[in-house]
Amino acid sequence: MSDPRPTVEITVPATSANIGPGFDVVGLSLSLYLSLTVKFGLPSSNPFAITYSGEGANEVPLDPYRNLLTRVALYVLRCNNQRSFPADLVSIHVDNQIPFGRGLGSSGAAVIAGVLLGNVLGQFNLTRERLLDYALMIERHPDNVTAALVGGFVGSYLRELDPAATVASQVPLSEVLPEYPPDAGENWGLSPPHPPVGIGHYVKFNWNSSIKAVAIIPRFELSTAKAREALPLQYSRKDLVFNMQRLAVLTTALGQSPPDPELIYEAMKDRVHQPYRKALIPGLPAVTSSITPETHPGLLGICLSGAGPTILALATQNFMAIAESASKIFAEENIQVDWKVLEVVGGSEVKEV
Ligand SMILES: Nc1ncnc2c1ncn2[C@@H]1O[C@H](COP(=O)(O)OP(=O)(O)O)[C@@H](O)[C@H]1O
Ligand SMILES: N[C@@H](CCOP(=O)(O)O)C(=O)O
Repeated sequence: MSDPRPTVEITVPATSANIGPGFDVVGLSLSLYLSLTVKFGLPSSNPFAITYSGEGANEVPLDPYRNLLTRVALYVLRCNNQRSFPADLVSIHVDNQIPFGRGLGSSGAAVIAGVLLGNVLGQFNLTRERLLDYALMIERHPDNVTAALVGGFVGSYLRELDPAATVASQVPLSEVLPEYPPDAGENWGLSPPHPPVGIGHYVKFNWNSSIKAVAIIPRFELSTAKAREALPLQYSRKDLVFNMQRLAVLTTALGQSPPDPELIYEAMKDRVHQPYRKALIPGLPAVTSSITPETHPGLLGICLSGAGPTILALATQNFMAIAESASKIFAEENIQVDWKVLEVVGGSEVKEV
Protein backbone atom coordinates (compact mmCIF):
# COMPACT_ATOMS: atom_id res chain seq x y z
CA MET A 1 0.00 0.00 0.00
CA SER A 2 1.40 3.44 -0.91
CA ASP A 3 2.29 6.06 1.73
CA PRO A 4 -0.35 8.69 2.56
CA ARG A 5 -0.13 11.98 0.68
CA PRO A 6 1.98 14.67 2.40
CA THR A 7 0.26 17.25 4.59
CA VAL A 8 -0.61 20.43 2.67
CA GLU A 9 -0.72 23.99 4.02
CA ILE A 10 -2.83 26.64 2.28
CA THR A 11 -2.46 30.30 3.27
CA VAL A 12 -4.65 33.11 1.97
CA PRO A 13 -4.25 36.80 2.91
CA ALA A 14 -6.91 39.27 4.02
CA THR A 15 -7.85 41.95 1.52
CA SER A 16 -9.09 45.51 1.51
CA ALA A 17 -11.27 46.26 -1.51
CA ASN A 18 -12.19 49.57 -3.19
CA ILE A 19 -9.44 51.82 -1.64
CA GLY A 20 -11.86 54.74 -2.01
CA PRO A 21 -12.92 55.22 -5.65
CA GLY A 22 -12.29 51.67 -6.98
CA PHE A 23 -15.62 50.09 -6.00
CA ASP A 24 -15.64 46.42 -7.15
CA VAL A 25 -12.39 47.07 -9.07
CA VAL A 26 -9.27 47.29 -6.89
CA GLY A 27 -8.03 45.26 -3.92
CA LEU A 28 -4.99 45.13 -1.68
CA SER A 29 -3.75 41.96 0.05
CA LEU A 30 -2.85 42.47 3.70
CA SER A 31 -0.80 40.63 6.33
CA LEU A 32 -3.58 38.78 8.18
CA TYR A 33 -4.02 35.18 7.13
CA LEU A 34 -6.49 32.36 6.77
CA SER A 35 -4.40 29.16 7.04
CA LEU A 36 -5.50 25.58 6.40
CA THR A 37 -3.59 22.43 7.35
CA VAL A 38 -4.89 19.47 5.34
CA LYS A 39 -3.90 15.97 6.52
CA PHE A 40 -4.21 12.72 4.63
CA GLY A 41 -4.05 9.07 5.70
CA LEU A 42 -5.05 5.63 4.54
CA PRO A 43 -8.34 5.57 2.61
CA SER A 44 -11.21 5.01 5.01
CA SER A 45 -14.95 5.41 5.19
CA ASN A 46 -14.69 7.54 8.38
CA PRO A 47 -15.68 11.17 7.86
CA PHE A 48 -12.83 13.69 8.10
CA ALA A 49 -12.69 16.27 10.90
CA ILE A 50 -12.84 20.06 10.53
CA THR A 51 -11.42 22.11 13.40
CA TYR A 52 -11.00 25.89 13.76
CA SER A 53 -8.91 28.27 15.84
CA GLY A 54 -8.84 32.07 15.84
CA GLU A 55 -11.45 34.45 14.42
CA GLY A 56 -14.92 33.00 13.97
CA ALA A 57 -13.96 29.67 15.57
CA ASN A 58 -17.06 29.67 17.79
CA GLU A 59 -19.59 30.54 15.10
CA VAL A 60 -18.52 28.67 12.00
CA PRO A 61 -20.30 25.42 11.04
CA LEU A 62 -18.04 22.36 11.19
CA ASP A 63 -20.28 20.19 8.97
CA PRO A 64 -18.47 19.98 5.58
CA TYR A 65 -21.80 20.36 3.76
CA ARG A 66 -22.48 23.66 5.53
CA ASN A 67 -19.02 25.17 6.00
CA LEU A 68 -18.18 27.76 3.30
CA LEU A 69 -14.61 26.48 2.74
CA THR A 70 -15.58 22.85 2.20
CA ARG A 71 -18.72 23.71 0.20
CA VAL A 72 -16.54 25.67 -2.22
CA ALA A 73 -14.05 22.75 -2.36
CA LEU A 74 -16.92 20.35 -3.07
CA TYR A 75 -18.12 22.64 -5.87
CA VAL A 76 -14.67 22.41 -7.52
CA LEU A 77 -14.56 18.62 -6.99
CA ARG A 78 -18.02 18.10 -8.49
CA CYS A 79 -17.31 20.34 -11.50
CA ASN A 80 -14.37 18.01 -12.16
CA ASN A 81 -16.35 14.78 -11.91
CA GLN A 82 -15.38 13.89 -8.36
CA ARG A 83 -18.62 13.46 -6.48
CA SER A 84 -17.32 13.72 -2.92
CA PHE A 85 -14.36 14.40 -0.64
CA PRO A 86 -11.52 11.90 -1.16
CA ALA A 87 -11.42 8.85 1.13
CA ASP A 88 -7.82 9.60 2.23
CA LEU A 89 -8.74 13.04 3.66
CA VAL A 90 -8.30 12.80 7.46
CA SER A 91 -8.58 16.35 8.77
CA ILE A 92 -8.66 20.05 7.94
CA HIS A 93 -7.53 22.50 10.60
CA VAL A 94 -8.33 26.15 9.94
CA ASP A 95 -6.52 28.95 11.75
CA ASN A 96 -8.09 32.31 10.97
CA GLN A 97 -6.76 35.81 11.68
CA ILE A 98 -9.33 37.64 9.47
CA PRO A 99 -12.33 38.95 11.41
CA PHE A 100 -15.73 38.16 9.90
CA GLY A 101 -17.95 40.84 8.40
CA ARG A 102 -15.55 43.77 8.93
CA GLY A 103 -14.55 44.63 5.35
CA LEU A 104 -11.26 42.73 5.39
CA GLY A 105 -12.27 40.10 2.86
CA SER A 106 -12.93 37.11 5.16
CA SER A 107 -15.44 35.59 2.73
CA GLY A 108 -13.21 36.27 -0.29
CA ALA A 109 -10.33 34.54 1.54
CA ALA A 110 -12.60 31.61 2.42
CA VAL A 111 -13.71 31.28 -1.22
CA ILE A 112 -10.10 31.30 -2.48
CA ALA A 113 -9.04 28.84 0.24
CA GLY A 114 -11.98 26.59 -0.73
CA VAL A 115 -11.06 26.66 -4.42
CA LEU A 116 -7.39 25.89 -3.60
CA LEU A 117 -8.56 23.11 -1.26
CA GLY A 118 -10.73 21.56 -3.99
CA ASN A 119 -7.77 21.69 -6.38
CA VAL A 120 -5.50 19.96 -3.80
CA LEU A 121 -8.08 17.32 -2.85
CA GLY A 122 -8.84 16.42 -6.47
CA GLN A 123 -5.18 16.79 -7.62
CA PHE A 124 -6.47 18.73 -10.63
CA ASN A 125 -3.47 21.08 -11.15
CA LEU A 126 -5.79 23.88 -12.26
CA THR A 127 -4.08 27.06 -13.49
CA ARG A 128 -4.32 30.28 -11.48
CA GLU A 129 -6.65 31.74 -14.13
CA ARG A 130 -8.96 28.72 -13.87
CA LEU A 131 -8.92 28.88 -10.06
CA LEU A 132 -10.04 32.50 -10.37
CA ASP A 133 -12.94 31.44 -12.64
CA TYR A 134 -14.23 29.11 -9.91
CA ALA A 135 -13.89 31.83 -7.26
CA LEU A 136 -15.75 34.32 -9.47
CA MET A 137 -18.72 31.98 -9.82
CA ILE A 138 -19.15 32.29 -6.07
CA GLU A 139 -18.04 35.82 -5.16
CA ARG A 140 -19.25 37.94 -8.10
CA HIS A 141 -17.24 41.10 -7.36
CA PRO A 142 -13.64 40.37 -8.37
CA ASP A 143 -11.76 42.83 -6.12
CA ASN A 144 -11.28 40.72 -2.96
CA VAL A 145 -10.85 37.28 -4.51
CA THR A 146 -8.37 38.44 -7.16
CA ALA A 147 -6.17 40.26 -4.62
CA ALA A 148 -6.39 37.29 -2.22
CA LEU A 149 -5.27 34.90 -4.96
CA VAL A 150 -2.52 36.89 -6.69
CA GLY A 151 -1.49 39.34 -3.94
CA GLY A 152 -0.42 43.00 -3.94
CA PHE A 153 -2.35 45.98 -5.28
CA VAL A 154 -4.57 44.61 -8.03
CA GLY A 155 -7.17 45.90 -10.48
CA SER A 156 -9.60 43.47 -12.10
CA TYR A 157 -12.66 43.29 -14.31
CA LEU A 158 -15.15 40.62 -15.29
CA ARG A 159 -15.09 39.82 -18.98
CA GLU A 160 -18.31 40.33 -20.96
CA LEU A 161 -19.40 36.81 -21.79
CA ASP A 162 -21.32 35.33 -24.69
CA PRO A 163 -25.03 34.80 -23.92
CA ALA A 164 -24.70 31.11 -22.92
CA ALA A 165 -21.74 31.78 -20.62
CA THR A 166 -23.49 34.80 -19.14
CA VAL A 167 -26.34 32.57 -18.01
CA ALA A 168 -23.88 30.24 -16.20
CA SER A 169 -22.02 33.09 -14.55
CA GLN A 170 -25.23 34.71 -13.28
CA VAL A 171 -26.43 31.64 -11.48
CA PRO A 172 -27.24 32.68 -7.91
CA LEU A 173 -24.74 31.67 -5.23
CA SER A 174 -27.41 29.49 -3.62
CA GLU A 175 -27.51 27.29 -6.73
CA VAL A 176 -23.76 27.08 -7.27
CA LEU A 177 -23.27 26.30 -3.61
CA PRO A 178 -26.39 24.57 -2.37
CA GLU A 179 -26.52 23.95 1.37
CA TYR A 180 -26.71 20.17 0.90
CA PRO A 181 -29.60 19.27 3.21
CA PRO A 182 -28.54 16.19 5.21
CA ASP A 183 -31.59 14.20 4.16
CA ALA A 184 -31.12 14.88 0.42
CA GLY A 185 -30.37 11.96 -1.90
CA GLU A 186 -26.75 11.29 -2.85
CA ASN A 187 -27.21 12.68 -6.36
CA TRP A 188 -28.40 16.02 -5.02
CA GLY A 189 -26.25 18.97 -6.19
CA LEU A 190 -24.00 16.68 -8.23
CA SER A 191 -24.04 18.73 -11.44
CA PRO A 192 -23.34 22.35 -10.54
CA PRO A 193 -22.99 24.94 -13.32
CA HIS A 194 -19.38 24.98 -14.55
CA PRO A 195 -17.63 28.36 -14.68
CA PRO A 196 -17.08 29.80 -18.17
CA VAL A 197 -13.36 29.99 -19.05
CA GLY A 198 -11.60 33.31 -18.44
CA ILE A 199 -14.25 35.22 -16.46
CA GLY A 200 -11.82 37.51 -14.67
CA HIS A 201 -8.84 39.56 -15.86
CA TYR A 202 -6.46 41.51 -13.66
CA VAL A 203 -3.35 43.63 -13.57
CA LYS A 204 -0.98 44.23 -10.66
CA PHE A 205 -0.03 47.83 -9.94
CA ASN A 206 3.23 48.95 -8.35
CA TRP A 207 3.16 49.52 -4.60
CA ASN A 208 5.58 51.74 -2.71
CA SER A 209 6.73 49.48 0.13
CA SER A 210 7.08 52.40 2.58
CA ILE A 211 3.25 52.61 2.62
CA LYS A 212 1.57 50.64 5.41
CA ALA A 213 -2.13 50.05 5.99
CA VAL A 214 -3.62 51.01 9.34
CA ALA A 215 -6.83 48.99 9.77
CA ILE A 216 -9.17 50.51 12.36
CA ILE A 217 -11.65 47.72 13.04
CA PRO A 218 -14.94 48.52 14.81
CA ARG A 219 -16.20 45.79 17.15
CA PHE A 220 -19.35 45.11 15.17
CA GLU A 221 -20.06 43.10 12.05
CA LEU A 222 -21.64 44.43 8.87
CA SER A 223 -22.38 41.80 6.25
CA THR A 224 -21.23 42.68 2.75
CA ALA A 225 -24.68 41.72 1.43
CA LYS A 226 -26.36 44.28 3.72
CA ALA A 227 -23.82 47.00 2.84
CA ARG A 228 -24.42 46.35 -0.89
CA GLU A 229 -28.20 46.65 -0.44
CA ALA A 230 -27.66 50.26 0.69
CA LEU A 231 -26.27 51.25 -2.72
CA PRO A 232 -28.32 52.85 -5.51
CA LEU A 233 -28.79 51.16 -8.89
CA GLN A 234 -27.97 54.30 -10.86
CA TYR A 235 -25.42 57.10 -10.54
CA SER A 236 -25.03 60.55 -12.01
CA ARG A 237 -22.39 61.15 -14.69
CA LYS A 238 -20.82 63.70 -12.33
CA ASP A 239 -20.26 61.13 -9.57
CA LEU A 240 -18.92 58.47 -11.96
CA VAL A 241 -16.47 60.93 -13.50
CA PHE A 242 -15.43 62.02 -9.99
CA ASN A 243 -14.50 58.40 -9.13
CA MET A 244 -12.89 57.51 -12.46
CA GLN A 245 -10.64 60.58 -12.36
CA ARG A 246 -9.44 59.66 -8.88
CA LEU A 247 -9.00 55.94 -9.57
CA ALA A 248 -6.91 56.64 -12.67
CA VAL A 249 -4.55 58.75 -10.56
CA LEU A 250 -4.55 56.48 -7.49
CA THR A 251 -3.41 53.28 -9.24
CA THR A 252 -0.14 54.96 -10.23
CA ALA A 253 0.24 57.34 -7.26
CA LEU A 254 0.53 54.52 -4.71
CA GLY A 255 3.54 53.10 -6.57
CA GLN A 256 5.47 56.36 -6.80
CA SER A 257 8.46 57.24 -4.67
CA PRO A 258 8.15 59.26 -2.52
CA PRO A 259 4.35 59.00 -2.26
CA ASP A 260 2.60 62.37 -2.61
CA PRO A 261 0.07 62.90 0.24
CA GLU A 262 -1.66 65.80 -1.49
CA LEU A 263 -2.30 63.73 -4.62
CA ILE A 264 -3.27 60.52 -2.80
CA TYR A 265 -5.56 62.03 -0.16
CA GLU A 266 -7.83 63.53 -2.81
CA ALA A 267 -7.51 60.44 -5.05
CA MET A 268 -8.88 58.20 -2.27
CA LYS A 269 -12.20 60.08 -2.11
CA ASP A 270 -15.31 58.30 -3.33
CA ARG A 271 -18.88 59.11 -4.35
CA VAL A 272 -20.08 55.64 -5.35
CA HIS A 273 -20.34 53.63 -2.16
CA GLN A 274 -19.12 55.43 0.98
CA PRO A 275 -21.79 58.16 1.04
CA TYR A 276 -24.52 55.49 0.96
CA ARG A 277 -22.95 53.34 3.65
CA LYS A 278 -22.53 56.07 6.26
CA ALA A 279 -25.91 55.30 7.83
CA LEU A 280 -24.61 51.79 8.59
CA ILE A 281 -21.31 53.02 10.02
CA PRO A 282 -21.76 55.88 12.51
CA GLY A 283 -18.63 58.05 12.56
CA LEU A 284 -17.56 57.23 9.00
CA PRO A 285 -17.85 60.74 7.50
CA ALA A 286 -16.15 62.33 10.55
CA VAL A 287 -13.23 59.87 10.42
CA THR A 288 -12.60 60.27 6.68
CA SER A 289 -12.92 64.07 6.71
CA SER A 290 -11.14 65.07 9.92
CA ILE A 291 -8.00 62.89 9.70
CA THR A 292 -5.89 64.49 6.98
CA PRO A 293 -2.21 64.75 5.95
CA GLU A 294 -2.19 68.22 7.60
CA THR A 295 -3.49 66.99 10.98
CA HIS A 296 -1.50 63.71 10.83
CA PRO A 297 1.79 64.02 8.90
CA GLY A 298 2.58 60.67 7.27
CA LEU A 299 -1.07 60.00 6.37
CA LEU A 300 -1.61 59.56 2.63
CA GLY A 301 -5.30 58.78 2.42
CA ILE A 302 -8.22 57.30 4.33
CA CYS A 303 -11.28 55.32 3.23
CA LEU A 304 -13.73 52.57 4.09
CA SER A 305 -12.14 49.11 3.78
CA GLY A 306 -14.32 46.99 1.48
CA ALA A 307 -17.95 47.22 2.54
CA GLY A 308 -16.89 48.31 6.05
CA PRO A 309 -17.10 48.90 8.90
CA THR A 310 -13.25 48.86 9.02
CA ILE A 311 -11.46 52.09 8.11
CA LEU A 312 -8.27 51.83 6.06
CA ALA A 313 -5.66 54.57 6.47
CA LEU A 314 -2.62 54.42 4.19
CA ALA A 315 0.40 56.06 5.81
CA THR A 316 4.18 56.07 6.00
CA GLN A 317 4.41 57.07 9.71
CA ASN A 318 2.39 58.25 12.72
CA PHE A 319 0.31 55.05 12.70
CA MET A 320 -0.64 55.20 16.38
CA ALA A 321 -1.76 58.84 16.25
CA ILE A 322 -3.94 58.10 13.19
CA ALA A 323 -5.51 55.07 14.87
CA GLU A 324 -6.08 56.89 18.16
CA SER A 325 -7.78 59.84 16.46
CA ALA A 326 -10.11 57.46 14.60
CA SER A 327 -10.77 55.50 17.83
CA LYS A 328 -11.77 58.75 19.59
CA ILE A 329 -14.29 59.62 16.87
CA PHE A 330 -15.78 56.12 17.00
CA ALA A 331 -15.89 56.28 20.83
CA GLU A 332 -18.12 59.37 20.55
CA GLU A 333 -20.55 57.08 18.71
CA ASN A 334 -20.16 54.43 21.45
CA ILE A 335 -18.21 52.17 19.11
CA GLN A 336 -15.08 50.41 20.39
CA VAL A 337 -12.37 49.55 17.88
CA ASP A 338 -9.22 47.46 17.54
CA TRP A 339 -6.45 48.58 15.23
CA LYS A 340 -3.52 46.97 13.45
CA VAL A 341 -0.69 48.15 11.22
CA LEU A 342 -0.59 45.79 8.24
CA GLU A 343 1.83 45.24 5.37
CA VAL A 344 0.87 44.75 1.74
CA VAL A 345 1.80 41.12 1.03
CA GLY A 346 1.94 38.48 -1.70
CA GLY A 347 -0.93 36.20 -2.65
CA SER A 348 -2.10 32.73 -1.66
CA GLU A 349 0.33 29.86 -1.21
CA VAL A 350 -0.07 26.10 -1.25
CA LYS A 351 2.81 23.99 0.01
CA GLU A 352 3.52 20.44 1.08
CA VAL A 353 5.03 20.20 4.58
N1 LIG B 1 -12.79 31.09 7.28
C1 LIG B 1 -14.11 31.00 7.09
N2 LIG B 1 -14.71 29.80 7.21
C2 LIG B 1 -16.05 29.71 7.03
N3 LIG B 1 -16.86 30.74 6.74
C3 LIG B 1 -16.31 31.94 6.60
C4 LIG B 1 -14.91 32.14 6.76
N4 LIG B 1 -14.63 33.43 6.56
C5 LIG B 1 -15.81 34.04 6.30
N5 LIG B 1 -16.83 33.16 6.33
C6 LIG B 1 -18.26 33.46 6.12
O1 LIG B 1 -18.36 34.72 5.48
C7 LIG B 1 -19.12 35.64 6.31
C8 LIG B 1 -18.57 37.04 6.20
O2 LIG B 1 -18.67 37.48 4.85
P1 LIG B 1 -18.93 38.99 4.46
O3 LIG B 1 -20.24 39.45 4.99
O4 LIG B 1 -18.72 39.06 2.99
O5 LIG B 1 -17.82 39.81 5.24
P2 LIG B 1 -16.27 40.10 4.95
O6 LIG B 1 -16.21 41.57 4.73
O7 LIG B 1 -15.54 39.67 6.19
O8 LIG B 1 -15.88 39.29 3.73
C9 LIG B 1 -18.97 35.07 7.71
O9 LIG B 1 -20.04 35.48 8.54
C10 LIG B 1 -18.98 33.58 7.45
O10 LIG B 1 -20.30 33.12 7.26
N1 LIG C 1 -16.47 45.90 -3.59
C1 LIG C 1 -17.12 45.19 -2.50
C2 LIG C 1 -16.04 44.73 -1.54
C3 LIG C 1 -16.56 43.98 -0.34
O1 LIG C 1 -15.46 43.68 0.51
P1 LIG C 1 -15.63 42.99 1.93
O2 LIG C 1 -14.23 42.83 2.44
O3 LIG C 1 -16.45 43.91 2.75
O4 LIG C 1 -16.31 41.68 1.68
C4 LIG C 1 -18.09 46.12 -1.80
O5 LIG C 1 -17.69 47.25 -1.49
O6 LIG C 1 -19.25 45.72 -1.59
